[in-house]
Amino acid sequence: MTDLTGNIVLGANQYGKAENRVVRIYRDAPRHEIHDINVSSALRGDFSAAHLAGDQSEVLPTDTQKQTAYAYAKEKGLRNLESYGLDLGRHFVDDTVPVQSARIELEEYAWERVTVGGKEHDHTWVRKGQETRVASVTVEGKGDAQKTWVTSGFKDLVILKSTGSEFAGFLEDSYTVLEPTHDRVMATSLETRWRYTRTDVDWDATYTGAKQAMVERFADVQSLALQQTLFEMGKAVLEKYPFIAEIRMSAPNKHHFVYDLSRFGLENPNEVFNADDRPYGLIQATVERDDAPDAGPAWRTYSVVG
Ligand SMILES: O=c1[nH]c(=O)c2[nH]c(=O)[nH]c2[nH]1
Repeated sequence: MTDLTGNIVLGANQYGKAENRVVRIYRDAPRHEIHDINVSSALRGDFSAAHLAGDQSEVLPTDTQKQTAYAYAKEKGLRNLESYGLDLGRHFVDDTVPVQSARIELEEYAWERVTVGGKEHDHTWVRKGQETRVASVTVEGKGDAQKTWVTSGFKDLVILKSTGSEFAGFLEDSYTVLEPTHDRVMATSLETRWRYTRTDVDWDATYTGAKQAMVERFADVQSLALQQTLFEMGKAVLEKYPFIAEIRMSAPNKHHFVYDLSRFGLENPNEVFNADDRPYGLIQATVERDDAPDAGPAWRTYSVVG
């Protein structure tokens, strides 16, 4: 086999901004609508000068592609993936001279309205796709001395409300930049476990009822912080089930930042958000009865390394 001696040339190429997490809320009526999407753009054309000579004169920055994705969610609207994708794709090709082709890939995360008292809620949803139910059982001792502990709960219950959440009046120091707000999106992926004091329990009905109590409280509390909402959710479960001694909850604050569209002359009154995945606030709390029996090994996990 002889060595190849041909010229080295640029082959197929494209560039764009991947995975913009755009959340569009329609809130002009009391019943809000949500579209929560992941959108990527890739532009194709003759970008050889950029690759061969570092010449950016034909390059529409990926940052501009991202800004357009957020601005279009407001300017053109985001009612479904297809029409929004067409608006974006046509814009890049029609309005950007070097762009010969644009590829827009989109996915939408489905949200289902929470029901409270049998009625669909106006501004609270759970992400479609079931949470994972979890349980633990610990049995110790033999015969009459035998003792049993049961915990149940779930993880990955993603829940969001598009209003009815505030965060203000917090402690400030010289590093505080956060602005207080009286109207924000609040979202979390809840993990929880509660501890039973008995084993003659209707496990399925209690699971469903505890989850529903938490979801209803999340929807209906005018939240001053996720900490307050968590306490209220835990309290709702303990109020409903006297045979539950305590409930533990871990709730990442899935931040939805209002996107700054003022740079494009657009108003954004809590309608277009960037759903940021990290970092996130992690709020964790136990709600318990002051007469709860000792937890014994109920929380001692299977893993010895934590
Ligand atoms: O509900 C919240 N609790 C916090 O402790 C906190 N901290 C923060 O920056 N945002 C929020 N939100």
